[in-house]
Amino acid sequence: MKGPYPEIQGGGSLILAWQVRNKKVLVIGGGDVAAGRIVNVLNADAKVTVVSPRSGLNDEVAYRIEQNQVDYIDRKFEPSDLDGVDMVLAAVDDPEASTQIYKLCQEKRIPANIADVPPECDFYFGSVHRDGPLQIMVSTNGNGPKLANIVRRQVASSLPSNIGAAIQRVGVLRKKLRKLVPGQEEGPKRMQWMSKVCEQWSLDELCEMTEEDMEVLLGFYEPGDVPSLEAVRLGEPQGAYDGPFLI
Ligand SMILES: C[C@@]1(CC(=O)O)c2cc3[nH]c(cc4nc(cc5[nH]c(cc(n2)[C@H]1CCC(=O)O)[C@@](C)(CC(=O)O)[C@@H]5CCC(=O)O)C(CC(=O)O)=C4CCC(=O)O)c(CCC(=O)O)c3CC(=O)O
Ligand SMILES: NC(=O)C1=CN([C@@H]2O[C@H](COP(=O)(O)OP(=O)(O)OC[C@H]3O[C@@H](n4cnc5c(N)ncnc54)[C@H](O)[C@@H]3O)[C@@H](O)[C@H]2O)C=CC1
Repeated sequence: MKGPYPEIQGGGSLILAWQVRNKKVLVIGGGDVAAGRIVNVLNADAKVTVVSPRSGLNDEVAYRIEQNQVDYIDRKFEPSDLDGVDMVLAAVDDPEASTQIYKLCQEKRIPANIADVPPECDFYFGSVHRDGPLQIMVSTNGNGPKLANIVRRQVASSLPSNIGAAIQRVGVLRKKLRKLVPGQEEGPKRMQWMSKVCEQWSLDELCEMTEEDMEVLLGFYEPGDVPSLEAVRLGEPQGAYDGPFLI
């Protein structure tokens, strides 16, 4: 019998937004693939160490090292490199080294991605579109990496050009709202009001929202109203903390 619940479709990946800020990520190898991995983890504010003989570094990885964007160990991988490491990204052209690295990571329970060896990956990378705070990842679960790239570019080209900026403004508003009404018991009302703002305002309006507009808009939280941006600007600005006012 078909239930009213989502049908389970096994065989997928768990797609998450992994928070690696200030976590220690070890990148093994310094070639083209390593260069891409380094960009991915630096964009997520990780603390990155690269281990690879200097002779194998490509220009981009050499540049990251020179700019002190990453720490660097100039030699081949050694097991002690894993001490205190939270994540391993291996991109070496040596299958034996890859397998040794993966086994050690499993023993130490360090999540690892071994480029070129899908069965030796705790997680796969995907093709990512980035626009400010917005990230969209496409995965084909190992079936067609190039097709992931093609789908990602198609998705990105269909997005409004101001979506990233609008999300950034909403982020600021949400922080202010949490400060204004921090309580756990306010949760449902807070979420409902925030959803209404996102639904009722256009992306252009969200982008245009100034800090002053936000303070006025937050003044409508108590009665639960969501006025238009135009109404917000017509209303007399007043401290959001003074409670509701009517226009
Ligand atoms: C399993 C996975 C593990 C992982 O690397 O995490 C993996 C594995 C392998 N990739 C291989 C080849 C290629 N990889 C790319 C490109 C990307 N590969 C990426 C991810 C992944 N690749 C994971 C699955 C992701 C998914 O399925 O969705 C992307 C999305 C992200 C990234 O790497 O950052 C990035 C695009 C980034 C972007 O567009 O932004 C291209 C195209 C190109 O280089 O232009 C080719 C050549 C064309 C082709 O094969 O499609 C081979 C060798 C096959 C062989 O020898 O024949 C293997 C090993 C194997 O399959 O056995
Ligand atoms: N997305 C994916 O999964 C893809 C995977 N690959 C595979 O990823 C691997 C790396 O690819 P590239 O970066 O293009 O290779 P590359 O040849 O440019 O770089 C290999 C790097 O590994 C370093 N290295 C080799 N042995 C090492 C060791 N024991 N310890 C530390 N560093 C070591 C070398 O110094 C060099 O910097 C290859 O096996 C390649 O086939 C290639 C394309 C896509």
